[in-house]
Amino acid sequence: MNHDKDERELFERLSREMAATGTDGNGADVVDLAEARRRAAADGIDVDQVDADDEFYDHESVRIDRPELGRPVDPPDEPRTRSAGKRDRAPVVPVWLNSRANIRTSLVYGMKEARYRAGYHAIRSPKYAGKAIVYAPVGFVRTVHRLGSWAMAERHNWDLRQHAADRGDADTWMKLDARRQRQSRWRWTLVLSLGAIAAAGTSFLALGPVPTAGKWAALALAVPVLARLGRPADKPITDRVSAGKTYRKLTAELVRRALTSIQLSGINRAVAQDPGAISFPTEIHRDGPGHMAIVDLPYGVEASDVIARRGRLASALRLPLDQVWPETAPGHTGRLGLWVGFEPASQMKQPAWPLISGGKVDVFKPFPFATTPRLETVNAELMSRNWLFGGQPGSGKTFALRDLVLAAALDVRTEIRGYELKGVGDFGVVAPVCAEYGNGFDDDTIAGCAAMLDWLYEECRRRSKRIDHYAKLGKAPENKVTPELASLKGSGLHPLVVFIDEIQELFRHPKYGKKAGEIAEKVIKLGRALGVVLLIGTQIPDKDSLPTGITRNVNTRFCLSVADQTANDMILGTSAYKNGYRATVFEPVVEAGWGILSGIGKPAALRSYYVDTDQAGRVMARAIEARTKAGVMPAPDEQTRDTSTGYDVLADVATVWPQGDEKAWNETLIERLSEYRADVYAGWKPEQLTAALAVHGVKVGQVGRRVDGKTVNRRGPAQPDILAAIAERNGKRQAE
Ligand SMILES: Nc1ncnc2c1ncn2[C@@H]1O[C@H](COP(=O)(O)OP(=O)(O)OP(=O)(O)O)[C@@H](O)[C@H]1O
Repeated sequence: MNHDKDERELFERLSREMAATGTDGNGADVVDLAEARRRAAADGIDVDQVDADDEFYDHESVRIDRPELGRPVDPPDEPRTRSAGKRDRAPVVPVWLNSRANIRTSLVYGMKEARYRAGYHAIRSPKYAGKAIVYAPVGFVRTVHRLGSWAMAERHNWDLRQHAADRGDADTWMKLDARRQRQSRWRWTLVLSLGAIAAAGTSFLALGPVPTAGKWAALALAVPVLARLGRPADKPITDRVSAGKTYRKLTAELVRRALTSIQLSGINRAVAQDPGAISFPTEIHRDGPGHMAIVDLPYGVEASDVIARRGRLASALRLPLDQVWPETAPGHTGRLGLWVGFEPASQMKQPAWPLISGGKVDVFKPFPFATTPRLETVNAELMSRNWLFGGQPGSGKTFALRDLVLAAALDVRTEIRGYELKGVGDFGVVAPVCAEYGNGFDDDTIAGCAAMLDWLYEECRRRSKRIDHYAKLGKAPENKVTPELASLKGSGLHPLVVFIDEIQELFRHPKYGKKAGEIAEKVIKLGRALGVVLLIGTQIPDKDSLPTGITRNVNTRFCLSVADQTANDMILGTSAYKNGYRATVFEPVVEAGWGILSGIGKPAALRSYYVDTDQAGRVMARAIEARTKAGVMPAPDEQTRDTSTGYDVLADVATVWPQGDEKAWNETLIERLSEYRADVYAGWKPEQLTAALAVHGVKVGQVGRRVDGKTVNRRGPAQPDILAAIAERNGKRQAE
């Protein structure tokens, strides 16, 4: 303090001296600038315009020219638009409560946790009991002592009285003591009364007519409480459960630290300049069995940059890879959704496929196919889609592909054909409902598969004619198969699902490979609108095994575990790996079924439902029952390509034609057709027959008949036209 005072005095003395002499301590002149400017102004000199030699030139001040900022360009504040506000707001119902699945997963997790804790403590309960017995008497003595001290009201008062005594202040001492006595009186009354009640209660429990269970219950209640009061502060009676658990509650600090540790220079530079460059538009919240942090990354950093560094992110969070799931969040490209599960996904039990035990499928509508890391169901679609499943051996692609075929089998309208070119019989369970099925990698099976593709291409051409016809009738808006057309018997536009697993065996075949690749590409392009769905699975995604024309045109891809970036991008499309969609992170076998699905919503990591062969058998039993009832089960000896339509309308009409008539009403023909093949023609409407014949170029016209003496006109075909159409078709077939 003295030092400061000396300095101040020294400073004041120096200032006084400098003012008196007009120099600084070094002998240089001290110029009072304000005074000099005043003098210059009085002499009519502009100090900003003088030369460097002039006495008024200021050699030390530097003029800094500030750039013109121009007019403000920010738009005025406007009330937020509805959608923007909605996006930024936290949901009214917490996410973990907003759907049945979320509530269930949260409850399941809560129960699992409770069960674990209960087991953990139950095993240690003898140790806890021993500790409690030791500490309970200490707790009792401590409690008595604490109550006694409180009742005496000496705490603080004693110090104050001592202080008064030290100062010889008898008056204050007396007042303090009187106050203590007042307090002490009512406190003793209370403590002694409570003590008496406790003593009476204890004697009653010990000696009175109390059942033994009651005595034990009272003891079980009192002992832990007393033990808790008697244990040393650093020696808890129960062991800590959380030690060693991998889950760490996601906090903003943890997320920030993780994001700045993944070596993204954009993030690190921005955070170095402004620690608030990483922000959170909504609170970190529970979302299913884990926590979700929505993060706004620094300006210019894209969420996909972070997603591509998922491994580093998991390392920074000190968690297993399959517990950390970054994804893009809606809003803008710099918004990241970081979901961290309570447990690694590989340890979470996936619920059973909902279609195992019941439920119908309409292939025009979505049905359950996979689950997210949060165990939410993801639906798949079949119509207007083609699917490519790719992955290394053991990645689970056959099982994933089979899920779709099982679902298709549950819709009785769907015709199923397929080849499994691995030859192990994974699809054997669906064979009974297949109009065509082959299994093996021998030349004959591959030839059969190639022929099926040829047939499929022809079928597409036939279907496009049918669609054209129905479009003219106004029944096929957008020239696409509609659910109504698919259900219309005889339309020939029922859904057709064709699967080929291990298709590389076909594409690499020296004889059939090249042509099959070209045909498959055409089918993929044509089939979408025509109700033809091609599902292919391959384990070697390279140029020869999977022609690029196919990968380019397939609109739904499920990439399971792959070995490298090339395979990843072959299946998911160029740049998928760069954009963070990396199926290389999944381990084959251990993480079988996990993959990245692209084409339905935004690409995301999913696990296809696991349906083992027994469960698949249960699904098929339902499918077979429904198909038998609907009369659409293919007879085992009819499982060839020629049974595809199930009937030949031209031949059938020719067979049932009323003898001697040149023309016949549609109604008459349908009546006879229904008798001839009830499974196909029962319930047909006249316009259905018109449409079915039109596909073959047979026109129907007015046919007059005398009924009860009156002429009745109805529509119907002429026999020569039918016979001509049959002859033309036979001629074409022979030419082929
Ligand atoms: N969704 C899934 N969940 C759990 N396990 C699965 C799942 N899908 C498949 N698996 C398991 O992984 C194993 C391999 O599956 P799958 O036969 O489908 O693999 P793949 O990729 O077709 O292999 P390969 O090319 O050798 O046939 C199966 O035996 C099955 O037990």
